[in-house]
Amino acid sequence: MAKVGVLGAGSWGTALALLLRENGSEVTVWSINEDEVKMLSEQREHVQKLPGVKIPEDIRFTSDAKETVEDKDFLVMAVPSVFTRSTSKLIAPYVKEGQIIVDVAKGIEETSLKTLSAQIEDEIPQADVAVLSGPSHAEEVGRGLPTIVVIGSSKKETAIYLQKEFMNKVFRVYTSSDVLGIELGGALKNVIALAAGIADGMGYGDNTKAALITRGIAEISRLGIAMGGRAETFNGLTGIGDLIVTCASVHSRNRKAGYLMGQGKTMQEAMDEVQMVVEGVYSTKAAVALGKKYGVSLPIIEEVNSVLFEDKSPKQAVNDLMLREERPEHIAMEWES
Ligand SMILES: NC(=O)C1=CN([C@@H]2O[C@H](COP(=O)(O)OP(=O)(O)OC[C@H]3O[C@@H](n4cnc5c(N)ncnc54)[C@H](OP(=O)(O)O)[C@@H]3O)[C@@H](O)[C@H]2O)C=CC1
Ligand SMILES: O=C(CO)COP(=O)(O)O
Repeated sequence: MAKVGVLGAGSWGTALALLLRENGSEVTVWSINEDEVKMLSEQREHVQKLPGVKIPEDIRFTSDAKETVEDKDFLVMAVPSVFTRSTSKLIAPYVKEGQIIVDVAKGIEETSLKTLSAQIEDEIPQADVAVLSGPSHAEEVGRGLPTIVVIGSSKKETAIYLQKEFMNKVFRVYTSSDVLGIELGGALKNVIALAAGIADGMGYGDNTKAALITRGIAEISRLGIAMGGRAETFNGLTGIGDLIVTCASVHSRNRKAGYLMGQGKTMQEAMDEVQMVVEGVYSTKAAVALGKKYGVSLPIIEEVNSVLFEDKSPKQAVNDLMLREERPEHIAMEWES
């Protein structure tokens, strides 16, 4: 039986704690919020974030980081991306040489433009850092609905070990060595999902959504490949797969925040209403900066940035996207003469 520490008791940390416990692990879950620890310990349900999903008595909740980390076979880092570095700093003294940490959050640090695994490695150099990503809303994983994800690690044995620990008959896990591609796909799809939500909120239809998804994955792939990710990854579960679910799902926090903005709410009003982390908001500026750094054109992501941070109206952003300079769909397939 593996001993697992989960850092973060939001919807994703809680759903993965349930999954790992179902698979036979002994699970301890940490939250920085003592009220959340009390509520989860006593009510055995995350009333706001996973209502109706019962949590067995043998999952332990605590606000003690040391207890969550020490003597665990592996750790799951499930805090929102803006807290990845601070949480890594907090647990670093208790992490043993070679202890596995699986990051399951999705984001890019705005100041350093680093992925989440790179931030964990900065703060906990002794850790063996892996990632888990793919189309996987906590609300569905918590209910045991069939879901397929990918574990990424630079070490084959770590990926295979984690694959066995997470996998069961409703949660299939593939492995991959492309950690960077997985993380970029997960972070950037949230920005495109904000655009898809905005389009829904403005009353646009399925044609618009399909176009955003298709041109969105083109942007994600262009940037991701320029940064060193693999094309296959962006065509897979953690790329197009996660982009589709986030742009389309009623559970998506990013799509919902975008929807509210498309209906006229400000970014802050939308985030307050969603009441869970809207990661795309934190990744947008980083994505624009990465586009500039790598000389990659990101028209949808840049328009999302203008709507979020430069007071541009969604209507104007759509007009500007529609009337961009005419061009072929694929430059490489242009006629020779
Ligand atoms: N939800 C999902 O379906 C999925 C989410 N993810 C990713 O997982 C990550 C976590 O998302 P999710 O669980 O939905 O987030 P939630 O908004 O549900 O929960 C966030 C958690 O972080 C806690 N928190 C607040 N402040 C801090 C802090 N300073 N340090 C550490 N933790 C803090 C919150 O506590 P408090 O209650 O006090 O705010 C809460 O427990 C995100 O990156 C998300 O993109 C990935 C796949 C699926
Ligand atoms: O990453 C997710 C599903 O795979 C969750 O997306 P949201 O944060 O938009 O809900």
